[in-house]
Amino acid sequence: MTTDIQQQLSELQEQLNYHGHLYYVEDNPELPDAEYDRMMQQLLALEAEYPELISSDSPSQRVGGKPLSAFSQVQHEIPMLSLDNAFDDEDLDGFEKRLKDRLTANTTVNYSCEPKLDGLAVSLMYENGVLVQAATRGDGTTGENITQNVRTIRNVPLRLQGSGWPQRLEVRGEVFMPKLGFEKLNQTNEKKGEKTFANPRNAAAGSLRQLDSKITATRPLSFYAYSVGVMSDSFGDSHVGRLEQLKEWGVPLSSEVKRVENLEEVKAYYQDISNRREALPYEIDGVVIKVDDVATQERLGFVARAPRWAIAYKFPAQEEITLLEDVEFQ
Ligand SMILES: NC(=O)c1cnc(OC2CCCC2)nc1N
Repeated sequence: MTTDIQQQLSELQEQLNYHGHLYYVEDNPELPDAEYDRMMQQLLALEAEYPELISSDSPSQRVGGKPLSAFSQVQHEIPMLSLDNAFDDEDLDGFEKRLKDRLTANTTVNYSCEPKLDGLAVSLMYENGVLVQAATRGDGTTGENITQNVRTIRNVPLRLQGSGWPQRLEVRGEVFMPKLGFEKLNQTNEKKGEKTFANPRNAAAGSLRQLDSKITATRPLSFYAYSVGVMSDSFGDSHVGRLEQLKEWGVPLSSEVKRVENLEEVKAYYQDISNRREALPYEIDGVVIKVDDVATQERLGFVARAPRWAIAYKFPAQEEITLLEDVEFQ
């Protein structure tokens, strides 16, 4: 009896994960929303009848349990470092000179280029393909356990797709609030006489710091991966290749990630993203340039607080009044 129910449950979960991925990650749904909702209702009803069969990675388990009294701490096995900044082409030339001085002469260096998402850095730990923990960057060594809140972010996979992922895999990336979702949230809060947020980054921070994940679940948050932390088995020899592998496993990436072959192309990428910045659906404050080859990254290592092999190439600060809005801990 239960095996038949279990069969029904896992089929529903598989369907909902597949269609959820198309809708939230690929932004290319195959099913009408009503059809998806009907399937979800079916799953919820079955799980209500057989609660012992509910698994933590079931699509029904996105909205967490009761509110926390506080966030517990998480020690990052590999520090989450910040980035050095470049503000003009000369700074960028200096970045390349410093790294080439440390490599054997005329090593060709390919770079990965990514938009510098203006949200919050988070770490997602997957064990056997299942999301088991999510944490803020914190001070780089110690962060807050925000697993319940991150599980409510619809494009964060609760379970990796495909196969071949390492038994332990840490995905690092940025949680952000897309511009449209931010505008809508502020309009709604305005109408309800509730506080509005100064910018999408503050809104994302405020939403992630909710002790009640049912509130987080109502906020339009999104996640894009930008690096890998812990991995019980290493994979990929290029940064962009690793990100593409994460995408295969169902992890969302910015569509603007690109590999280029030299610094001239990096500068062209920077100019192109700068020209299109206002039209992007999310806020950015520059681009992030990384040495693409993993072995070369490892040879270059890190200086005190940031890697020698990566730099944030920032846009000039925009003239705007930055309200010193403090993000309240709810
Ligand atoms: N805000 C971003 O979009 C972003 C931040 N950090 C990184 O890389 C980390 C990992 C290796 C050096 C720093 N990449 C990014 N795209």
